[in-house]
Amino acid sequence: MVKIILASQSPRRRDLLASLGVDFQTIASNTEENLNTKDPVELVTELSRQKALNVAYQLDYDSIVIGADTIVYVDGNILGKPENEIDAFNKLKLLQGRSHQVYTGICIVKVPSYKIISDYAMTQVWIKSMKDQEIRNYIKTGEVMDKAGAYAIQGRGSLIVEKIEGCYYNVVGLPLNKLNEMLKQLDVDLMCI
Ligand SMILES: Cc1cn([C@H]2C[C@H](O)[C@@H](COP(=O)(O)OP(=O)(O)OP(=O)(O)O)O2)c(=O)[nH]c1=O
Repeated sequence: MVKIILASQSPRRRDLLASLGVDFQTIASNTEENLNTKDPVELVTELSRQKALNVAYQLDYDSIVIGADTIVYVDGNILGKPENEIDAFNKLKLLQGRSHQVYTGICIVKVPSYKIISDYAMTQVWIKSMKDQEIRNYIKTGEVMDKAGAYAIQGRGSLIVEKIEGCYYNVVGLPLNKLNEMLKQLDVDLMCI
């Protein structure tokens, strides 16, 4: 049986894949997350590819490596994880009272053939209008710092999200339906293993 490897240090991605009850191993990739592009699809596609390949090159047994990258996109601005609380405030200020897009790129690399499958998912998210004090209260919860766009829909961020259109799991970092459609191209179906 081919091994499934999640090339990620994100506890959210690990929990989402684990929620399916499938066997897999996690290996964190060792890549710099900076790339000079303003195109969200190009960015998440390339970063997820770098993460998956970085781990794939370390392996010498039959495996399928999954890399992913999530960003928030609003008005031509790409928002990654906040650098500090002021940055988190500025990011949330940009997002409040309107909709934005969350993009996750997924890259799957088969070892040892190095066949690559890349795709992405996009979800539209509406965040409610917030007073500055409400934004500060949210930042004080401590959950925003390691999340793209400085919010966590799966945490108390649920209290500021009005609605979404698209895959919820994509916002948390791993669009499971999209992932399975990609894996099926390599004859792996997470429904059956
Ligand atoms: C918008 C949003 C993002 N996020 C998270 C998902 C990702 O873990 C993170 C974006 O950072 P990423 O750089 O995509 O991932 P990561 O650094 O956490 O993990 P790795 O690169 O090792 O795979 O933001 C949430 O958990 N909830 C949300 O609502």
